[in-house]
Amino acid sequence: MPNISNQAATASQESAEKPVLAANGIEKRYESALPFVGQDVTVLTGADVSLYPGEIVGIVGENGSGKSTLMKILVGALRPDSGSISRHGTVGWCPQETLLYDRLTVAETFELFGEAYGLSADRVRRRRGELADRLDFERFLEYRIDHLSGGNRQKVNLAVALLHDPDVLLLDEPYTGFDWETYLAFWELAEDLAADGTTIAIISHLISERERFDRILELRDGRLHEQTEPPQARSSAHPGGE
Ligand SMILES: Nc1ncnc2c1ncn2[C@@H]1O[C@H](COP(=O)(O)OP(=O)(O)OP(=O)(O)O)[C@@H](O)[C@H]1O
Repeated sequence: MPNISNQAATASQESAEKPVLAANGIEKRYESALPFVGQDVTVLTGADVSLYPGEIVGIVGENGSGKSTLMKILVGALRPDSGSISRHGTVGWCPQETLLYDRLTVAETFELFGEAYGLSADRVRRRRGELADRLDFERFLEYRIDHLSGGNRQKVNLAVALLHDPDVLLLDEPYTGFDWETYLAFWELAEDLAADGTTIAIISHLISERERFDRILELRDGRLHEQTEPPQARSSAHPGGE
């Protein structure tokens, strides 16, 4: 007779080890816009990445190494020249440049994205309230996007990526322009989400936040290399930053 509890344990172990997002052999080359002028740029030459439930992964690399390009490909906003991607669950993306509509208010922005995600008006209001509270933008809900400061616009850009409680969050330097309090609030939020099983990949340039990551992947020569020196455990991360 099969041991049902063992089977269940094995199944749950397997699902715990299954990546929520995996990409293999990603290649990308940008072609020069004009024939015979300018140069083609080869950016990705076979990048592999697997992201697992509940981990916070840092993606690092020199300027121009291809981090944003890779993230756009992972989320599906850009087509790779070759390679495969599998996603198991919903994805939230916070791009480096804010992708918001200038003439909408912050509240209207949430309505628009909520509708696009297929959320009820009630859920959008609730989630908007939670995010506005945690990232401190509730007093700007009736402001137009083009009347916000850069940092507040970035808060909305990030909050929109979190609105539908995605399984995987892909964040491209999500805290550009944040003040220190908001930067810390962002990390508290990210750690709470990861504790609930959300997978988070963050493009980062800050050496000071290395210890906040479970793993760090460096993009070099078009491929991702896992940094071998393990960051300190997240639980021991310095609560006030460095
Ligand atoms: N749409 C495009 N057309 C042509 N070349 C591009 C395009 N987007 C990016 N590139 C080039 O591809 C390379 C990688 O750019 P990408 O923005 O992905 O790098 P990055 O690692 O995110 O850089 P940074 O750290 O400066 O944000 C760069 O050489 C860039 O000039």
